[in-house]
Amino acid sequence: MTEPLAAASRADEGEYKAQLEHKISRVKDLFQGFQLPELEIFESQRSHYRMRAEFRVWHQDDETNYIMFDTREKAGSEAKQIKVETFPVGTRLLNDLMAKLMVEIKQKPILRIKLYQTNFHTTLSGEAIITLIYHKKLDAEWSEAAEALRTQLGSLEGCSQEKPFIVGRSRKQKVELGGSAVTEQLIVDGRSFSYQQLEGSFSQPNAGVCQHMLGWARRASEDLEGDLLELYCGNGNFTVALADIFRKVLATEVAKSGVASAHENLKANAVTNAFVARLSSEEFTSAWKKERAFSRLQGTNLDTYDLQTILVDPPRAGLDPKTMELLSEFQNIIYISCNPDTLKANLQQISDSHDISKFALFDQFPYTHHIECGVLLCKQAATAAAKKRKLEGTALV
Ligand SMILES: C[S@@+](CC[C@H](N)C(=O)[O-])C[C@H]1O[C@@H](n2cnc3c(N)ncnc32)[C@H](O)[C@@H]1O
Repeated sequence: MTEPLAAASRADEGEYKAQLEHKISRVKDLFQGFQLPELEIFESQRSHYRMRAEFRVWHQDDETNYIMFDTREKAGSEAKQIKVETFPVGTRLLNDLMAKLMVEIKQKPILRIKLYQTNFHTTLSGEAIITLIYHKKLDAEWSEAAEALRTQLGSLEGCSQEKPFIVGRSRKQKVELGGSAVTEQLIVDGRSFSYQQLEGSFSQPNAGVCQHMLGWARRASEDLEGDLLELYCGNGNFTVALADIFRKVLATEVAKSGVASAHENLKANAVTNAFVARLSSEEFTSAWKKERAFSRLQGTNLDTYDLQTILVDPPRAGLDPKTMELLSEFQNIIYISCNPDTLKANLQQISDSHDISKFALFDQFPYTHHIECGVLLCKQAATAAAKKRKLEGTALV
């Protein structure tokens, strides 16, 4: 997702509580028409929480700097350029790599000239990929200099690789030095899950908060019966962490790279009860309704699933009408959302048939207006029965 990173780049730690309170009020106001259970709040680290960042590189006379654009400027006026020397919201490793990379590129014209953008991707496990994007063809001399750069960067404290990976990109060209995938280790309720993350592919930007999201989703799922359908599964982030709670999991994702990583991640975590297919949510709905057969579902049989729970984690636009229709058929819905406005619009449609049992706010994007939420909804007859069972249990005591 895009976010006004420049607005968040300062990590004003004294402001953390106030900005979180503001988000809590916004969520309470926005969803006041719903019967909300107690809001669960998951805070972020105050600084050094962001695993990834992209900076444009600005060259003027003999000067070279990282820059970002302040997108808070009024519509119609040009976004203001901000020179970036440190990036307190980024991990310490990301900051160390930024600083050392700038020293090296200033000294080496072959690395500096026509360098247009640098992307940093780090992990809690101490791995890193740096992407250098150029407006020139990358030749053998560039590869040699970039390989030497890897050696320089490998000596940094906090880097668990012998040398970080470098990917050079130019028009129709990609040069991989070391590799283009890192392995993240997330700890969720004391268990460690391993995830391949590919350069340029989606991964949750705040790994600390992602651990909270996975833990919350596990707790939301623990009393649910049957099998899980997951749409928008990305690299299998939730698939891997939830698989042992359900009998079987069927997950889909539209991006080829996400599906490839999800397959790797099932293997790496010894998950044997999940099947991941490359289908958009719209395609899955057609397959489910038997309107269309997909060869990409070969290897599994939809009739063998007892799908009672659906987990969705869509992009900011929320869910399309066909997926909304599909959602309403499920007993339980776990909705992970990075846009409370589309979440509200989608919840309004299903609140006639489903009740909200759990609602969480994850502060994945501190110091920005972006809010990540998690909601568990259960079919009304089911929540009424659960309440009745609870009351009967209480009466018996
Ligand atoms: C917010 S990300 C979540 C990914 C994953 N659940 C995670 O936690 O990392 C949304 C994902 O939806 C995928 N996506 C976007 N449009 C889609 C569609 N129409 N059908 C299925 N997946 C889609 C994107 O490729 C992306 O991986």
